Amino acid sequence: MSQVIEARDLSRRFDQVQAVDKVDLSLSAGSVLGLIGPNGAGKTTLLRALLGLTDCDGEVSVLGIDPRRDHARLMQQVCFIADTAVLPRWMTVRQLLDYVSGIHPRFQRRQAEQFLATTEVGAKRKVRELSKGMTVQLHLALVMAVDAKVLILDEPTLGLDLLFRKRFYEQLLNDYFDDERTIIISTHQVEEVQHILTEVVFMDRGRLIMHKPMSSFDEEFAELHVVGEATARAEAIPHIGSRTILGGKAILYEGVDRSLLESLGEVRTPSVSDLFVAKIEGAQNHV
Ligand SMILES: Nc1ncnc2c1ncn2[C@@H]1O[C@H](COP(=O)(O)OP(=O)(O)OP(=O)(O)O)[C@@H](O)[C@H]1O
Repeated sequence: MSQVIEARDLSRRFDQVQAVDKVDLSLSAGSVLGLIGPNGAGKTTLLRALLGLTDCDGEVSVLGIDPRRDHARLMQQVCFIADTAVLPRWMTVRQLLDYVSGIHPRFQRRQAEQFLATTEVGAKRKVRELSKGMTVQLHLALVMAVDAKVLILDEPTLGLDLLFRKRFYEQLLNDYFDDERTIIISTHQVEEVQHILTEVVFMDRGRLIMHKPMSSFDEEFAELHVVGEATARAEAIPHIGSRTILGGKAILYEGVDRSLLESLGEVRTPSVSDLFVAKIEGAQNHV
């Protein structure tokens, strides 16, 4: 397996729930993948399976390592932030930096300090005194300072204000990302991450329903804004979704030549979130 992440037929069942259902996923170095799906789609379970944090069936390899067999070795080379991050509340921030420096060979303390300097999280503060958002900032500072080939972020900006979220993604792209690293971000805040993604996966009820490079969007998808009598003609062309917009309709197409649509109204490339809604509704209507 030459890809950084390779999963085949990956499945995980909890009693009555098929949380991950025969997932195939392949990701090369230099990718930033957005993992998008409704609540309970199986995103966290898939990420945990890739890291060997939950058992699974099927084949899986991350950096050439089977996470089920060699979890400890894998964890030295990947970095993971969970949506339920827990930090030792009795420590001060400085003690926490000392602690992580002591246990993690790839931790670059100066980088964490530089990141924290852009926040209100002071070195002398106790973790338990920090607000919810500041605790997440601290956790992100620790994670981003680890020199890892694979970074897995499960809802990394939950509870953070808009300004910080924007800064975090900018920093992730400018200071952290390079073409030797691979990043997976699971999030519900699609609009905020779409500009840094190289690929996107939509997941629903345990299955991957779409995996595409962002660069293919212009060619494969089109959104037509149409008003008046052209609407009926636009709706007669097979489409994957539509919604009402001011004065007319926005209709989403897959694999339809744009020149066919241009005489009917304004054509643009759909946003990831609009495409997500169309694809998920389409998948759910086909049950
Ligand atoms: N430890 C567990 N025991 C039993 N069921 C579980 C367990 N972990 C997850 N599940 C179930 O597996 C399914 C997928 O959960 P998962 O947390 O992976 O979804 P998610 O896409 O991350 O959701 P969200 O966006 O809400 O965080 C859900 O139905 C959930 O209830």
